[in-house]
Amino acid sequence: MMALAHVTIVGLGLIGSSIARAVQERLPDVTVTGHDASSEVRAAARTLGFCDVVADDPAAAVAKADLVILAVPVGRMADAAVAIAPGLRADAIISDVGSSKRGVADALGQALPGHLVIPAHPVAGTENSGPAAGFATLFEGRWCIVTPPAGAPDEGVAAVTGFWQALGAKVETMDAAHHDMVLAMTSHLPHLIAYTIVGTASEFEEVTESEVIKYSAGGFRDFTRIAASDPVMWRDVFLANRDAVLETLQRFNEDLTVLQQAIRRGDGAKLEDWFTRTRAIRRSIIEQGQDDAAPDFGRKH
Ligand SMILES: NC(=O)C1=CN([C@@H]2O[C@H](COP(=O)(O)OP(=O)(O)OC[C@H]3O[C@@H](n4cnc5c(N)ncnc54)[C@H](O)[C@@H]3O)[C@@H](O)[C@H]2O)C=CC1
Ligand SMILES: O=C(O)C(=O)Cc1ccc(O)cc1
Repeated sequence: MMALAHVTIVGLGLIGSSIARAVQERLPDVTVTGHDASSEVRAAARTLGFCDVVADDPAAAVAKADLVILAVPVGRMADAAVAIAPGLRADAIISDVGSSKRGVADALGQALPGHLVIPAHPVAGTENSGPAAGFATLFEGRWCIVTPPAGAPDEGVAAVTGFWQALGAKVETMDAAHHDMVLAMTSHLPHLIAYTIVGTASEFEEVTESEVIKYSAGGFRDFTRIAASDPVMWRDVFLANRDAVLETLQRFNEDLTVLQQAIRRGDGAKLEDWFTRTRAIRRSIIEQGQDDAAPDFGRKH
């Protein structure tokens, strides 16, 4: 990997602080500077000590950086890029960790003309947010998808790829539009379903709130974990990846109608066939040792 001496992380929440902690543990020779727009988060970062330096000013934070990683909600990427622009070295690589890629890549390209932008998405996280929620092992054995723009220089892609591998991630590259379609299905739609079902349950007149809590040891409990994910982050993901999410939602609704019809008609064979197929999918994921990792995204560039 290209020698990285100095990495700056902008946004010191779950993902930014996890990157900083992982660099401290795995790349001890790399200096980490952090910046966050929130003074409370900057104060927490100083107390927690996962950065070598926490800078109050975004442009000053990036002045020495070989690599800058933007770890802010996808709707804030453009603001964050504009704020660091005056301080960037001409040869710095700018990357991000946003959960959707096409809109972010466009926004960063526009905000940072002439700079090398290589977006990425570590497909690893939790329902928690903030600087105290991060941990150094978050990316170990998990996928990180790098979405280089057309014509991106190999050295830049290799630097971002090598960085994530050094943090323990497995790296795949694909174009941003393909990323957004795959993640709409495997991550964004499941979050939307969880937000829906937990909201629906809480409004269901016959089920009191205490019963929702009492009986949530079943499948519902898994949905409540996902539905506890950060509201601002996920608001931005759905707004940014609107087209791909609506496309997958359309297919999901059609399939839901098929199952609804099977239940109404008493078509047990249809239900059993469907559930047998999904059980086989889960079992093959486990056999491939991928139950804790992203599915095979298939397309390599
Ligand atoms: N939470 C998760 O599980 C995952 C999140 N991501 C992506 O990572 C990014 C960050 O998410 P989290 O770390 O979970 O969020 P978080 O809410 O824990 O942290 C975001 C931080 O960004 C700061 N911030 C907001 N606007 C800013 C600006 N203009 N300049 C500087 N700082 C600013 C906030 O003060 C906050 O501390 C998002 O784009 C999200 O889509 C990617 C993979 C997993
Ligand atoms: O907590 C979970 O189950 C997640 O799905 C975490 C997550 C959230 C957003 C991402 O872009 C990637 C991973």
